[in-house]
Amino acid sequence: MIILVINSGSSSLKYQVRDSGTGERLANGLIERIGDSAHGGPADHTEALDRVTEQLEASLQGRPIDAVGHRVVHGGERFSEPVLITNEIIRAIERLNPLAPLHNPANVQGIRAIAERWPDMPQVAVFDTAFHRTLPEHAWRYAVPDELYKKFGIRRYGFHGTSFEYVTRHAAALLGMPAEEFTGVLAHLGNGASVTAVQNGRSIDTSMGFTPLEGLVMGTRSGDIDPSILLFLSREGYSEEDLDRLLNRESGLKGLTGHNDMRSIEESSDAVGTMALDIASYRLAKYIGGYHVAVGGSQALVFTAGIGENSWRFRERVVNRLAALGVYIDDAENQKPGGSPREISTEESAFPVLVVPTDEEAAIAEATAAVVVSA
Ligand SMILES: Nc1ncnc2c1ncn2[C@@H]1O[C@H](COP(=O)(O)OP(=O)(O)O)[C@@H](O)[C@H]1O
Ligand SMILES: CC(=O)OP(=O)(O)O
Ligand SMILES: [Mg+2]
Repeated sequence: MIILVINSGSSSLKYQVRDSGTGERLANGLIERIGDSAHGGPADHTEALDRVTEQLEASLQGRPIDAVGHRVVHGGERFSEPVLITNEIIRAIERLNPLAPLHNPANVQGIRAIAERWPDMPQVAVFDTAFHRTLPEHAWRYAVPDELYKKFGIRRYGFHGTSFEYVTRHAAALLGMPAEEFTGVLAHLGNGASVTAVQNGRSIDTSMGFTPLEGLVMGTRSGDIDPSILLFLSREGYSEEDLDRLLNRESGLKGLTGHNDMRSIEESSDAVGTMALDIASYRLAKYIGGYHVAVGGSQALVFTAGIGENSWRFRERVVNRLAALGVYIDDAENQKPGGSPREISTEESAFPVLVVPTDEEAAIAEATAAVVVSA
């Protein structure tokens, strides 16, 4: 079965055409720096989709597609498995738009664009939240009155699940064990970033929450802040839209340095950039320490996604803060570029530090084929 996969991240749109039978990748493309026209990026996700359509025509050369799989970031409590998309499903995803404002609207745009172009094409939604449905209540429940959960579904959902599930499998394979036996801490560091505690192959805690805003310092998102800051700013006259824009689009690395792209920050290497990287790596190291406790002692620390796979400097900054866990990085191994799963820690390290490239598209293609075959 030939599957087109569309993965709209907050700053990038990735697509692939894959043969689910052989696992072969027939075409792929990446449109980056969405919203950053100064560096050649498209203005928004609509413009990014137009670029995909042009590139696809060229790479498909008339070859038909059997199904399209979409990454959908927020699946709420309803979706714990990939589903075949219907109009009702599109509306259900749209209702979750406010809970993932940088993602779900773009995901829906992608689904509608395909439906318009190929009205009979089977489409499947694969949810970022699904892998975290195993979170125990003490991890997913916020310490607020139950009414907020019952009435609004306010709880921790967690994101990047398709990536964490894939990386868990591949990290386990690298360590020579089945995924069900893997226990460790996984850091998915892209423009959006989150950490997950995995125990025996299942997610038991994760740093993103009700929306993809909680947790780590990200490209444009603040991550954890004292919620009173919102109340304070609201009394100072900030509107709801002001606060949304401030925390989702103008904070994080961008708020601290003016750039949300790690490459731009590493190139400039000034005092402001250095402080931003100190803040981001410190926050991540604290989460890793916490999740080491949550899983009852990790067997591995795993880095993945754009920054996790490519920035040896950022990995070094983080692991240098983990001496209390007895974890040490091997400089030569860490600085080697490489596209396959590998170990970057020293022999003395209490547990291995791994770099495992994620492949959300491969996971989505597999899930899409499975849903279409069983439909
Ligand atoms: N070679 C590199 N060195 C440092 N950072 C990199 C490199 N390549 C990509 N990145 C960073 O990875 C991030 C994007 O990660 P990605 O997983 O593609 O994001 P998303 O899917 O959230 O849009 C950006 O901050 C980018 O600067
Ligand atoms: C959920 C999320 O933040 O996704 P991304 O990292 O692709 O923006
Ligand atoms: Mg991503």
